Amino acid sequence: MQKRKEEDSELEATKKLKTEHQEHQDIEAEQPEEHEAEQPEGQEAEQQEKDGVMKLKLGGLGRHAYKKDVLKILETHQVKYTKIKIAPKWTYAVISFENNNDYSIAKGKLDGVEFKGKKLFTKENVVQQREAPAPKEFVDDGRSPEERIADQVTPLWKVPYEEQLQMKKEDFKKTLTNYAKSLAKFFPKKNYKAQPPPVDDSISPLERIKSMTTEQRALEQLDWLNGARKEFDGLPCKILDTIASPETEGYRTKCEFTFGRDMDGNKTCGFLLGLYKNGITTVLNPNSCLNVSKKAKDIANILEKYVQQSEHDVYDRVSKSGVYRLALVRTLASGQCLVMVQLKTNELDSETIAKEKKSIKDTLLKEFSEHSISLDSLLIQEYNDDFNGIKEEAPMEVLHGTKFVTEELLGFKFQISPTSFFQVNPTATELLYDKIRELGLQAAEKAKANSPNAGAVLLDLCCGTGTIGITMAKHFKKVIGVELVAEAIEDAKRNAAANGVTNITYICSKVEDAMHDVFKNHVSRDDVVVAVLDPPRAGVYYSVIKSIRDIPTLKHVVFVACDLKQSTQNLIDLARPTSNKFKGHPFIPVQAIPLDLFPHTNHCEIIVELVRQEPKKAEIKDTEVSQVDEVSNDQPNEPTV
Ligand SMILES: C[S@@+](CC[C@H](N)C(=O)[O-])C[C@H]1O[C@@H](n2cnc3c(N)ncnc32)[C@H](O)[C@@H]1O
Repeated sequence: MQKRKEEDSELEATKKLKTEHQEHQDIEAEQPEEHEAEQPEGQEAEQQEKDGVMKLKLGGLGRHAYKKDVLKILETHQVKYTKIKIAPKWTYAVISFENNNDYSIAKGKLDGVEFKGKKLFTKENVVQQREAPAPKEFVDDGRSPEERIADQVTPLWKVPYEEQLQMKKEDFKKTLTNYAKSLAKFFPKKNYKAQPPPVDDSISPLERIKSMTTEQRALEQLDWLNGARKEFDGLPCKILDTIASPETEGYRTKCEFTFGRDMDGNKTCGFLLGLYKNGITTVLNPNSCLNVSKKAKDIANILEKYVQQSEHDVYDRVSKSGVYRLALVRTLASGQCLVMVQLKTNELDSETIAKEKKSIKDTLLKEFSEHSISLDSLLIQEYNDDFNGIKEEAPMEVLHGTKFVTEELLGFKFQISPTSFFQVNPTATELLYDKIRELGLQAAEKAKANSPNAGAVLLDLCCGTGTIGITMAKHFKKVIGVELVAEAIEDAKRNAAANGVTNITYICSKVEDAMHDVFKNHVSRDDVVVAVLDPPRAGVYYSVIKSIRDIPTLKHVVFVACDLKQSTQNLIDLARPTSNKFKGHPFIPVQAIPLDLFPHTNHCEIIVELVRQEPKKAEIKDTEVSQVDEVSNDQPNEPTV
């Protein structure tokens, strides 16, 4: 009964929070992005089938399945397929097949397969023709094209930089205040009378928490919140001034340019003047965008000149015709430069394609040399589907140089592939990593005060290609990097080896699946562990946070958010009172440090430092450590708190 009541009230609180979180996401979705928006969830499934490609929807996966899970199912049932598509929050995957026969066999094999206690089902992937948005007419508001594109890409360009930093801090204050309000919703109603039971030394702190009602737990574990909100004017913790980017102009080392037509109908290469979903297809060159480097502007201009003289047209998103689509340009702090041009080639014969590639290569090599720009990697991606973006899975052909380029950060060298994630503002990223290291070491030193011989271990959760862990490894006894994407882990291993860093262990896994193994097999009992969690823009699944809370010996989390509004739910789940789902003691935010990685735009990075709440009875008993075994199995029927 007690458990049921608790679940109900937790569900209620979660519902309230979800709605708010959703609102944040909706508001965010309406804001203009720096560049074109990412492909929205569900869009892929709605794309027109091309060239008779057969697709099947595999449903019933639940909201927390990964591509890896689907791969495993297909492998187990020996299903022949060509492509799998799954996105965060999809409860289904879209599987493509080479022919009708493979499609029908797969359908027969997959219908009714058991996955996480549920039966999967298949459905024909009915694709709806998405209407092309109505082209938008631009109202003459007195702005020049240069001003328009600057307003779109760098909306704060007219605001003095000091003021931008202040604005960003104020914006974070609002988000953090909402976060504090969301947490406050866990408090019982005002007329709730029963206070938490007194500390009883004869039982462990966790037993004591288990014995409480949901309301008592909230009263005790969120007691800090009222004090913090009073002290910090509604905020859950102190917020420091925004740390400025050392470079405020031309700082971007990666730009995704679009080929298109400007307001006068001329072929150009630059940024879209708004979102395509809003009917905007006009492209303007980036010459007036403060965040784009001189080198990247030169490259956009070279590409513009090239397409203007080319017999082939730029791609038109509405009619889906034309050849020149996108250009990914990396102009790195190391001096190296990569250009990847995306072409639609299915209406060209192979001779014409070969001729066009040669022409691109010859022209760019000549132009780059005249502009004294080194061209270390020139790639072509032939991509004929409708998705308007760089398609990671589509092959890329090296026309000149190497597929990888090298970037430098804090004296370390990183080999990066065209599409791998790498922060785009190197000097500000160095400050960010310095700050993360400082917080990590401070936390470790504090924890070591009680056990001076303990070693400090850094957990680099969601480590990507390993930059955070590699740049910090020399300050820690050991670093453990956990990342889901196998290619990123391969890059991370190569990067660690190339930099002579030997005290890192990489685990290719979901964080939530790896935590138990990490603490059982890679960390000794005396180690002091600090976790850095650098999740994707929208944050991580709740199961990642659950797994972090499940480890009682993990006391410090440094959370790095590139979009705090979107990842607030993670902070809520870290700090909410103990429950059936979130078992360990909560993590309390102690400070928030904004760091401006994106001057002149509305975006800003923020670090939130969190510390595990000390239970009323401070001592940790052995029984608590052994809880790791009990709770880390992701069982559908969770044991009670
Ligand atoms: C913002 S990137 C962080 C990259 C890295 N920290 C860096 O600075 O280069 C987020 C990473 O989280 C990974 N990721 C997302 N969910 C994950 C999960 N549940 N377990 C492990 N990795 C995850 C993504 O694959 C992505 O590489």
